Amino acid sequence: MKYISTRGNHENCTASQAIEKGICSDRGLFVPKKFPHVSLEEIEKMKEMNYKEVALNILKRYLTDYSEEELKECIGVYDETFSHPEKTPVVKLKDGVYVLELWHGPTLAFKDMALQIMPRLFTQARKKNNAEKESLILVATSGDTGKAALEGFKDLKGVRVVVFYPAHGVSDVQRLQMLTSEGENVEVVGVVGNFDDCQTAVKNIFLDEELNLSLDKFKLSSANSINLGRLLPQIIYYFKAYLQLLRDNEITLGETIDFSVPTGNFGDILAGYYAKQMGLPVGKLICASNKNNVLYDFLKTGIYNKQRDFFKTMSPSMDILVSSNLERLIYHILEDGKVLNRLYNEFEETGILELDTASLKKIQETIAADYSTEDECLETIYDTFDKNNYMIDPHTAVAMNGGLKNKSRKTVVLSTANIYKFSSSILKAFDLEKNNEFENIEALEKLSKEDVPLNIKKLKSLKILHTKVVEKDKLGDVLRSL
Ligand SMILES: N[C@@H](CCOP(=O)(O)O)C(=O)O
Repeated sequence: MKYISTRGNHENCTASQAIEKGICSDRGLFVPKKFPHVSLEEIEKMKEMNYKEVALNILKRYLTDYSEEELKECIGVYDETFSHPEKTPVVKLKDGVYVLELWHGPTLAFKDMALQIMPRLFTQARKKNNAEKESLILVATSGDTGKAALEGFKDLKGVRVVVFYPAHGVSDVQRLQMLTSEGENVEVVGVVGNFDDCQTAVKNIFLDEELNLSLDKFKLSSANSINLGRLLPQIIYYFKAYLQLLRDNEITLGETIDFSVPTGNFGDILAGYYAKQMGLPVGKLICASNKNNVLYDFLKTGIYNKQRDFFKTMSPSMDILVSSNLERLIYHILEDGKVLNRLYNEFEETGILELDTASLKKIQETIAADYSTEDECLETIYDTFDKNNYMIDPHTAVAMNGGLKNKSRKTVVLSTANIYKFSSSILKAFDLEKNNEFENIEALEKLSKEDVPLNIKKLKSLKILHTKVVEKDKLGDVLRSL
């Protein structure tokens, strides 16, 4: 399997080269030249497989320059650091809705599903490509990716990680998780700005020749979902969810189901699109946004306009106006790097991207759009608990609301974060908010009867290790000082 750039001006790469590089030198993103196919007969045979077996089955189709032994060694992480035996259990709620819990990893967000295995894939990639320089992994986060990357890459030889987060744009627990991160090779830096400022600055660093010269002892890479090593492992849980429903006789082989995905940087939903392209019987993918509804507007009109107000919401991980992986989706629809290059050059100049009607229609055949206001988000948290005695976090609530509003068949709602990352927002839905986050956590435990994970309890006594905060045009200086 070879990987090419969405912008059409980059040599073919192997999977390991693409993972080590993170982003293409022509500013594009790596995409597979074609999608591997999984037949219904194969899906039937996979029914009884555990998570690791499904992971191997899917990943070996993409990571063709990794041996089966190497892949197994990487996949082993799912037994080592995930707290649930199923890894991604599916919980049945009322009215034909299922919740896919993706937060049983060490940092309690779906990002662990990829960021636990990716460091192993990355280390193998460095070996395969005889990497001499240390890798410097830059991460922009709106809350969850940061901690997951810090945890995954902690003390990994040959790798340094710098995480940039919006200093005033993440939840209290997300901030504490990052600022207390240990590891000789990690650094966390607050940015006076929003997630888009962090992400744009990071992308610009890759292209800054002067800065790259002064960082000559490093090879830059990324742990955001622009890196293939993030995207591909996320395909696994779409298959696993389908297989679990099949195994539990909730669906029959070949029956199409929908997935509702809380969406920010478009990586998670794109993994669902890849699963569908591979042959998984997916009907619609519901792209569920919060009040930052730039994707909703795009999916309805074909016009992506980032020139708009940026809202801080109770689902901060989705507070994003430039959704990086949309570029990959548009590439797969257009199948023409030159046209995509033109569209994205215009977008970078004007902040507006306009897609032709035929291409938009093609996207709409697979992807439906929805968004939730803050009030709808609170109502959904309340109603879901009231009806099912099941508590969800605000990101999952956005997907739940989108899933319910657009429901035409059995629907799996992706649950992307543990409730205790967002206790205060959840308690707002019940009018039970307390004075500080640790009191909120206690109150939420009483209400939900869900145990507080140890990694959350521990936060109270951990030392703050990272205090740096910089202006959004000063990220380069942080790196020069490394
Ligand atoms: N929602 C993310 C933002 C970055 O997205 P990614 O999937 O590209 O890493 C976060 O929580 O940081």
